[in-house]
Amino acid sequence: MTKSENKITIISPLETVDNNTNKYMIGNRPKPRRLSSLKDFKDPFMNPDKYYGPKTNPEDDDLELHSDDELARQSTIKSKKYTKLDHIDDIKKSLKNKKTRTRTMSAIGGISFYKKNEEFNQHPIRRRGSEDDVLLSGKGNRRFFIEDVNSTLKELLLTEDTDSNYQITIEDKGPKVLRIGTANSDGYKYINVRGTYMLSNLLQELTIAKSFGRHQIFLDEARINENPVSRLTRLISTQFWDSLTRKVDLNNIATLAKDTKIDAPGAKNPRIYVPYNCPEQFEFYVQASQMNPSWKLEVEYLPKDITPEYVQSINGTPGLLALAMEEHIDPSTGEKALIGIPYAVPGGRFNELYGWDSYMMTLGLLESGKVDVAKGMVEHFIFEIEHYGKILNANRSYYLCRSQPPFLTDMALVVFNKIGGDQNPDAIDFLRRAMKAAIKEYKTVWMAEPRLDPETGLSCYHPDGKGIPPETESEHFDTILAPYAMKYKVSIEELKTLYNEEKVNEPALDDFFLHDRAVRESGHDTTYRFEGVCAYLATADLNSLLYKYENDIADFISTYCDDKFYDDRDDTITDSKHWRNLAELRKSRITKYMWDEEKGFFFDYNVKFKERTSYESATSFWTLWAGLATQEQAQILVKKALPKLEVLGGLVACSEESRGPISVNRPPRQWDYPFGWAPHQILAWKGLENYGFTCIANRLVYRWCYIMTKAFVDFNGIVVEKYDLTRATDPHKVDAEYGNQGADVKGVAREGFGWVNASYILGLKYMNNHARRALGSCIPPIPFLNSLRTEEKSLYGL
Ligand SMILES: OC[C@H]1O[C@H](O[C@H]2O[C@H](CO)[C@@H](O)[C@H](O)[C@H]2O)[C@H](O)[C@@H](O)[C@@H]1O
Ligand SMILES: [Ca+2]
Repeated sequence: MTKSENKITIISPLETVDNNTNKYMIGNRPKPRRLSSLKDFKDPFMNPDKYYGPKTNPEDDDLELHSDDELARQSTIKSKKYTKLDHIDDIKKSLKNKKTRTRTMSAIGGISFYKKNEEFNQHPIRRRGSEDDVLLSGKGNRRFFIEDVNSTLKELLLTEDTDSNYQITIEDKGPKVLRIGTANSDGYKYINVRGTYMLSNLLQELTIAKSFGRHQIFLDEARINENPVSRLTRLISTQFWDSLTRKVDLNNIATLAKDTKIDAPGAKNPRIYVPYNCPEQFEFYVQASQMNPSWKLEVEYLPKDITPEYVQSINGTPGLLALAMEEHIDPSTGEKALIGIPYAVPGGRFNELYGWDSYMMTLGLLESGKVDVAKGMVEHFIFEIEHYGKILNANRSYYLCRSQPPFLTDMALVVFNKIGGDQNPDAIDFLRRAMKAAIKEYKTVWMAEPRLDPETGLSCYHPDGKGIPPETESEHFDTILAPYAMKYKVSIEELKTLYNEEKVNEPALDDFFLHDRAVRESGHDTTYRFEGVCAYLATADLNSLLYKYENDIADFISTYCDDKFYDDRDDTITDSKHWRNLAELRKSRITKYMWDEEKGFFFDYNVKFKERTSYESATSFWTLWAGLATQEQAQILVKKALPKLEVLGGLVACSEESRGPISVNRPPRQWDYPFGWAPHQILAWKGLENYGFTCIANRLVYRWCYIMTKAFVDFNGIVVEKYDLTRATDPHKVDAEYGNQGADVKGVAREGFGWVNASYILGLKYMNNHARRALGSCIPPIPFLNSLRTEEKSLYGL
């Protein structure tokens, strides 16, 4: 009941209107105002910064209250019998006229007073009437009014997050229903939000709104019951890529440089290493350090010759390695300034640029229109080759000796085509610089010892390096080191120091770590395929990639260099024929040493023991991606290799048979069966397509995207580094090696995982509407494929 008394209109025990000021009050404080109205309705799928309004911090609330005072003074409220709804309408109207105010879909305002108010805590607002079934009044676009974001969040977690992991998943045992007030009744009537997917989306939206400083919001129902395929695609394209993007500047360098992987006294302070011949970059970082002394950012030059001994000597004082920067002239001062070039990192826990992840992400970034980030990564690779001699595993000091699977030529080409190709002189210049760098990389990294095996002419992952890789989890090598610790009667930690300082001589350990470094260079860390042998293996994957380099370089020379490329680094001139011959030679060697027609696989070749191995790996399909297999070999691969690798969720990393039995003493490895990785899927899809097996690619795509969608829907919107492709219910649960795979999000997943994001965007391109609809309903692959009409089956190779 509303009652006028002492110039105060009482609306509820807590809410009043001051009739002098026309202000809506809570206790003796003005009630914060909202910024939007229902009429402002636009797109329910806008990015959070538009949908919820720009980020504010708690202090800004006071500013908002002052503005409300002003607004309330200006508003003309005629009726004395003033209701809460009238008041809200008036605020909305006056806000509409205030042109300078930021328009948002949501309400801003501090009801923090509620939280402080004991009376409120004793009588939480429970004023919802009946269920709001006025779907029509919302024209199918029902909206919620969430009066108190924080308390709704708490209620949601309290009732629905029964395992207390800040996620709402199918593993929670809550009632799976929450009443939320509707916007058209101003929160009076309610809608039941039901089921894991909607409730978890509600949790995600509330978490985001809260992080934007919102206390009250309008929320479109469409935003929480969005088709999962659309939602995941939208999040990847509009939010995940942005969250994964980094760009060095004077203010963020300390955060980027800080190393969370290394727990050594020398890693306490952030550190940046700069190439010896980049004095301007050195100055830039010194300036950053001086501007913010509390960061304790250390800036150091690298020596001209970066030897394995030097790299090992700085393992205790790790640092980020400088990347490419752009020079800008400030038009007002005429002064030169350096600015960072964007790049994407593999996952939220990373701040450094990775090697092959960057290629996979490039393919996805380009599809999402993030061309500057994709191009930026090529620029960084050119810089890395020039200054560090190779594309690095990642730009941290302990990766200086190590590369990763090479994709630069294709990466440059896809960016080149996107930025205008032949029609754009800048694009041609970009391609020239990238190809020149790739040629240097090809000659000095992959076709030079120790990576090149002179006898076969094939290449191996075989980096330089000394000591124990410092970036792995601290207990990662315990099983290997324990017998040596016993032998020397020291702890494992002490043994590590003795070994790194070369105070014990253990050739078997040297051999183990040689191969371990090679495994990491292969990107497949770790797999039983490579354990104790990797540096001696000429792999089908690496040599396929080099075959692609050779052909890409040949095309480049014939098209853009008048078929004559002068290399000023070694003073040679080559033509396209030269590079095609190299490619043909490699193809014949791969066939000779690796192709097993009977088994239908390209196997790795051990150059030391001069024998072909038999480990059945998904990387056999890279021969199709690179275009080196014959049509007949491709057919055999499809017939014989595919059935050994195709499982519920797509292509597993290797066959179960090759991996062998798993036990306490032989734990699972993350790059083995039953795990599946995005880069394997992406390259296999393209490879199959290259050889006319698009129908099989379609089938593998459905499987993989199903697994991703299933985890996304049932597990609070997560997208993880890799999946267990045999787990129908919880494929994201991978208990192998490195603990953190991105599944432990709190409230909302903000970045997904780089190459997995890319795989979804690329995968959807293979899908027709029918498949997308089935995917949106999470129909598992088998029922989906079984229910196809006869004429549709051929689309999936059935
Ligand atoms: O720190 C452990 C290892 O982490 C990296 O390997 C894994 O993550 C990379 C980034 O997504 C990915 O490129 C690699 O394939 C993964 O196995 C790093 O590359 C390793 O060198 C490092 O030891
Ligand atoms: Ca939970």
